[in-house]
Amino acid sequence: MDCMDNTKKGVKVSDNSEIISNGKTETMLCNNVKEKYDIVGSKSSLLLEERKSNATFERFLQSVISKFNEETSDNTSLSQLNLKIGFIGAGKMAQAICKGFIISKLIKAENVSASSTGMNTSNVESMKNIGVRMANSNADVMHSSDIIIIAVKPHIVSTVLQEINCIEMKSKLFVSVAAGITLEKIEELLPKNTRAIRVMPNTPCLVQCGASVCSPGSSATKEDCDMIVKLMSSIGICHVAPERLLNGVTGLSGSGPAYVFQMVEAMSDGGVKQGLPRDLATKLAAQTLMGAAKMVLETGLHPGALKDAVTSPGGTTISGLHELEKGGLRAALMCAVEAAAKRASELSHS
Ligand SMILES: NC(=O)C1=CN([C@@H]2O[C@H](COP(=O)(O)OP(=O)(O)OC[C@H]3O[C@@H](n4cnc5c(N)ncnc54)[C@H](O)[C@@H]3O)[C@@H](O)[C@H]2O)C=CC1
Ligand SMILES: O=C(O)[C@@H]1CCC=N1
Repeated sequence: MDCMDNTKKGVKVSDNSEIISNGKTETMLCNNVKEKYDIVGSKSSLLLEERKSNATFERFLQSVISKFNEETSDNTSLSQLNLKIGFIGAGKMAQAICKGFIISKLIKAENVSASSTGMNTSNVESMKNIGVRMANSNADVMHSSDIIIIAVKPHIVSTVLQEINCIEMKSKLFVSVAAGITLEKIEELLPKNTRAIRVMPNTPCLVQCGASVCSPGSSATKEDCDMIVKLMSSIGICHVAPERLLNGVTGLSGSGPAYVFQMVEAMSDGGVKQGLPRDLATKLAAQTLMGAAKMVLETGLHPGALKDAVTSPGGTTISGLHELEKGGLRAALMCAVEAAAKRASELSHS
């Protein structure tokens, strides 16, 4: 399912500035993304409250899931294996991956369990809403899963691995998504020869547009790695790379969605300053980033060449680009990736 397949969408503004979209050719997922924006746009006064309660987000997820359940799936090969997946940690990243797997139909909700200390109620409710079993303990998740995804904050990983170390784990595959925590450290805390893989995903896994890179540990087999690539590829792209690159990946694609959300917000502000209604400005900003990203991915052209194709001599774009150069946008983005990668490296030593 290509969540960016909405190029034929038309957006027009009626006299009273309401947005009318005729996105009939969009994929189902994008319709739901659109629906979310519509909710946000038309009820902006509720936005802050709804952001807090996650109500809009949950509604969005539920509508995505129910529509996907009506579709046939080509992901039968892995789902027929009835793989049991367990998440230790049920927060933002666990939910993005877990919901992505279920939506992609690669994994059945009844085969997923998750644990979360403190039982943060909104995380628990959110997982339960999509049919995931909330386990009473991390040991429970371990016992009932073939693949265990460690999705707690980096500084909690050692505690969790020490806690579950006593459980038989020859048949289990461990996946850690924790930023900065090395395979060496993970393998040291688990029984000898435990199969482990590190993955650096990002939150767009939730909408099947994730970008993940994985690195296998010393005892992980080719089949283990293939399995994880297949799983993560069902919710975006997934590459295998040496572990020494993972901090850089963390700084780029792991943290990157946050940089892009800031860009969307800032471009939207620019539109509002020009008199556009907020919901239209945000929609145009997000669609522009998505369309430009899709052109990079689909044409294979250098981003600089694509930039040149927008930029007429003496035209509007070069004036805008000049301001971005003066503001140091490119240097700022490079520094952001570098600073986040450095922080990931620090996490591995803390
Ligand atoms: N949020 C993101 O965009 C990304 C996060 N990651 C990694 O994912 C991991 C999780 O991050 P988030 O989901 O953002 O954090 P989060 O704070 O949303 O979720 C952490 C979860 O761990 C649970 N938890 C805490 N202690 C526990 C314990 N002892 N046993 C079981 N569960 C426990 C919490 O209750 C919570 O459900 C981190 O290691 C982070 O580096 C990786 C890529 C992107
Ligand atoms: O901010 C963090 O530490 C996590 C890791 C990558 C994205 N979010």
